[in-house]
Amino acid sequence: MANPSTEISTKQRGLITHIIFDMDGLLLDTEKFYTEVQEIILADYGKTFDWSLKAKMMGKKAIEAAKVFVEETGISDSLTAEQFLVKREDLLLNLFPTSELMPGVNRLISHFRATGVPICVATGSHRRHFELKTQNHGEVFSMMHHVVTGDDPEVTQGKPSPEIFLAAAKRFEGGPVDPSNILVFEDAPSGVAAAKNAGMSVVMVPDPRLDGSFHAAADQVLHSLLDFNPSDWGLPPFNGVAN
Ligand SMILES: O=P(O)(O)OC[C@H](O)CO
Ligand SMILES: [Mg+2]
Repeated sequence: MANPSTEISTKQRGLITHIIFDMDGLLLDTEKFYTEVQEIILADYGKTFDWSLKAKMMGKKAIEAAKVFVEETGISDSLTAEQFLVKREDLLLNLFPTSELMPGVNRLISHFRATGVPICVATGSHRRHFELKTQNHGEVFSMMHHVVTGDDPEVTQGKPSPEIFLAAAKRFEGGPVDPSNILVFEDAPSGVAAAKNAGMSVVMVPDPRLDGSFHAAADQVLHSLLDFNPSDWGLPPFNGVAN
């Protein structure tokens, strides 16, 4: 991937004052659970799950991702989107409580908290699933000013619609915060598109298996949250010094 600082300097951005985090695949290593379960379900139909399909599903609300799954794989005559969700639910519910933080999350969240940068979460995940995934990570998630989930009444359409990020912008103290002052962290193509559709800046931290063509829409692309340099965005540096 290109030098992050070089990438940003070629794009327009406002003064960043607020942060919105995606959750699955960005803060939590949970995308692997969806992949695992979807591989199992598709195997029943003699088909294999691949990353081009994964790229179209990830980040979306459950029912929207489910429709993509049954239609793109050509199994919609045998399995409806609703039946697919029922089928994967039990498998996922067993996996979600084992969710682990992605590398660099603790350091970054603690840094924003310590330096007074307001942070929140906007996830396509259902609130019920959010609770299971975060049950062992109360310390990190308690630092979020608020959390908007995919089943929120204000979120009628999932990512790439900007709705979830605009709802998150409204709920900050003194909100709505102007989108040009918000930096979003995302792992999914649909999430990057949603942030840009909302008029926000976006750092993408993609899975290395995701096709590189999806990187172009982001303002900055990093291998890991550990590589994030707050100074690139005019945010307070780690330990008071730029890294
Ligand atoms: O990536 P998130 O946090 O918006 O979650 C989306 C789905 O739950 C999983 O792709
Ligand atoms: Mg995600």
